Amino acid sequence: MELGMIGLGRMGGNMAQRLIKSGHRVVGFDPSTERVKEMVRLGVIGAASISELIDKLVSPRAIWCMVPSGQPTEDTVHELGGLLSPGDTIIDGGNSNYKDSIRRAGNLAEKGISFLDAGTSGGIWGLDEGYSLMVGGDADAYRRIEPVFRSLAPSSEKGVGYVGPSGAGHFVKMVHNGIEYGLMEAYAEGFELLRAKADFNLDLTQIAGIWRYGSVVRSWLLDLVELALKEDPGLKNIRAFVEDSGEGKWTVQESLDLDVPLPVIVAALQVRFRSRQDQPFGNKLLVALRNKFGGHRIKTE
Ligand SMILES: NC(=O)C1=CN([C@@H]2O[C@H](COP(=O)(O)OP(=O)(O)OC[C@H]3O[C@@H](n4cnc5c(N)ncnc54)[C@H](O)[C@@H]3O)[C@@H](O)[C@H]2O)C=CC1
Ligand SMILES: O=C(CO)[C@H](O)[C@H](O)COP(=O)(O)O
Repeated sequence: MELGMIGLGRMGGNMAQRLIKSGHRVVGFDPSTERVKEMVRLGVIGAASISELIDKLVSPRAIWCMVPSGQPTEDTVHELGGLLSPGDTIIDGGNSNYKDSIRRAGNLAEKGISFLDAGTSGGIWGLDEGYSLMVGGDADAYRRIEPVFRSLAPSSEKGVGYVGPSGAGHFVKMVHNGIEYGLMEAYAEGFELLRAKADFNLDLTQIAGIWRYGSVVRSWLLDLVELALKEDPGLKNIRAFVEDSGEGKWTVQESLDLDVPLPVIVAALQVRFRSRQDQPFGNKLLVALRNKFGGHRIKTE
């Protein structure tokens, strides 16, 4: 098949390469001309603009957006909507909010353009390992573009599927990321406790390596724990400031809307917020209150 790829960053660039390796023709655009040049060297047919990318594809076109969620995705889908023809399909593989995807699908359907929200997991390893793909939207468009999805997936049979109507793909990816927060936090807490038992002087890298095989808690995230600890056992070169790109917040918002308790995921999100604070005011207030009611000591340094 042939596919247009908009956004040739860590994800889009690798996805383009994986598709080319499987024999697909990929036309790519990125605002960074340097990035386009790099990808052309790897087999992508470069385009200097979105309209040039469209001109280089044959109808019915399929165009994958792999740009940051929010405004960049909004602008890209909007521009595509003004340039594409009925029968064409836009696939958003970024981490978009599912409510935006439902809205975008509705607006595009009025023009006869199909929209697929393709939740994508696999990170920078997807180039070699394949991407887990959870796709929502127009079922006929999914069937037309299935060869692309199957080439991106870990195998043509596994790790890919149509999950439901517009928004369902990004909803499933949002929950996937909420689970990711909880799993990561559990590993982080467990390894912190191991490290704190100073009299045992435990080798955390060794323990991660032991747990990776046969243990109940083995997982790909644990593989990555071992990798990170091997590179920097004390994580001395990392500042404990954990960012987020929104999906955890949306997961928690959904738990409020649907009255579904998510104590682990909520706590994991809150830990990230706390990590960004130096000397949090709330903690200072705890100290002040203990002092007021019990005369407990205030540490000033
Ligand atoms: N990095 C990851 O582990 C994963 C990322 N995602 C999602 O994939 C999308 C892309 O992420 P990454 O590749 O990691 O980001 P990135 O920052 O590496 O690449 C984004 C690319 O989009 C381009 N871009 C920015 N604004 C644009 C616009 N308005 N029009 C066209 N191109 C534009 C940038 O020049 C850049 O090359 C995001 O929505 C992200 O949330 C999804 C799964 C995993
Ligand atoms: O989708 C992903 C992994 O599955 C991305 O890596 C995402 O950025 C992770 O979420 P956050 O940035 O909020 O930690």
